[in-house]
Amino acid sequence: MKKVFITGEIPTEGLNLLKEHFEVDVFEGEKLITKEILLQKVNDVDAIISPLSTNIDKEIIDQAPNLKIIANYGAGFNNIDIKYAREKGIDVTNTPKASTNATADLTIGILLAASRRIAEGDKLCRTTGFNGWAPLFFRGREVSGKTVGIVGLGEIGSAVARRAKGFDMNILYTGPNRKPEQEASLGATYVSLDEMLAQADFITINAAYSDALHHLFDKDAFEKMKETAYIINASRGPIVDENALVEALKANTIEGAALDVFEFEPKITEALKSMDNVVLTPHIGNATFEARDEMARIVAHNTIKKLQGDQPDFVVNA
Ligand SMILES: NC(=O)c1ccc[n+]([C@@H]2O[C@H](COP(=O)([O-])OP(=O)(O)OC[C@H]3O[C@@H](n4cnc5c(N)ncnc54)[C@H](O)[C@@H]3O)[C@@H](O)[C@H]2O)c1
Repeated sequence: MKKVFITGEIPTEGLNLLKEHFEVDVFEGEKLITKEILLQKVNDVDAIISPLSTNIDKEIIDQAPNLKIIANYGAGFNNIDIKYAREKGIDVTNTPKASTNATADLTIGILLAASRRIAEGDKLCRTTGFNGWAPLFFRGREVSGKTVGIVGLGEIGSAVARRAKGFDMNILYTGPNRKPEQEASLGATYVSLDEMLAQADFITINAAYSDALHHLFDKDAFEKMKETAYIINASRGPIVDENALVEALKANTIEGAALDVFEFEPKITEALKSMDNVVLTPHIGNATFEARDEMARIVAHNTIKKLQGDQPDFVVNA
């Protein structure tokens, strides 16, 4: 019987499907799997199912001579050495689209939580206390009529744009290619990053990570943003230089930030935790029952297809 190793628990929707066909071993530790354990677990497996928090590098791939598929439980797959997997004839798949609505909702949610000071207000109610309504009390920024800049108008970026349109926002986007269809359907305008930095009231990062994006938002970028602007990141942490962000927030170079992902994840830069103009969520962009169940079904179907000799869907290293 073929063997599947899952590097952390996944919803039963996918797990039960896999168990019908294969011998399935699931890592059920309280913390994330370590490289040491992973190396011990993969030497005779035909498939690995792993989320973005598991790094699958050359060493892991070399340790698994029977490996035929790495089914990544997530849309982003920068945790896997996909080129080396291809050299070894291993398909790497992802779970696109399943995360789109959930992550776009969260992006808009944390944008509003920061601009309308929702998280800060919640904290105040539970701690120092609410002393009564007053004209100057707790003013934030409205989004209607403002300009949102989207870095990476892919599946999630486009869903963010659709939501932003519902809030009557003007939509700018930047990325490696112009997207004429989205421009027409969303009324989005393509701009350079510098133009976006100068014009946007809210910048949301929704791009797929590559090394080219490392520290795209650094001291220089923050200095080019409006003093009243907000930065939102629900993509991958290292796109934002967190030390530069802390300095920019302290110096009022920008007004606020909302982060669902972190440069040194799962570690969060300490200074960010004490800032009231920062909203922090623990990488929960697609943490809905709907999205996580769909992602489990996709990884299960792809693993079944591959191990039964069929072509899996969503191969990212074809
Ligand atoms: N916070 C979360 O929980 C969560 C959940 C799902 C996905 N994500 C992240 O969101 C990313 C996007 O997901 P998606 O489904 O929209 O993927 P997608 O492939 O549909 O879109 C990615 C977009 O990034 C753009 N891009 C690539 N390089 C760029 C660059 N240098 N500058 C600007 N844009 C660039 C591409 O043009 C593309 O439009 C994923 O790769 C993942 O890292 C996060």
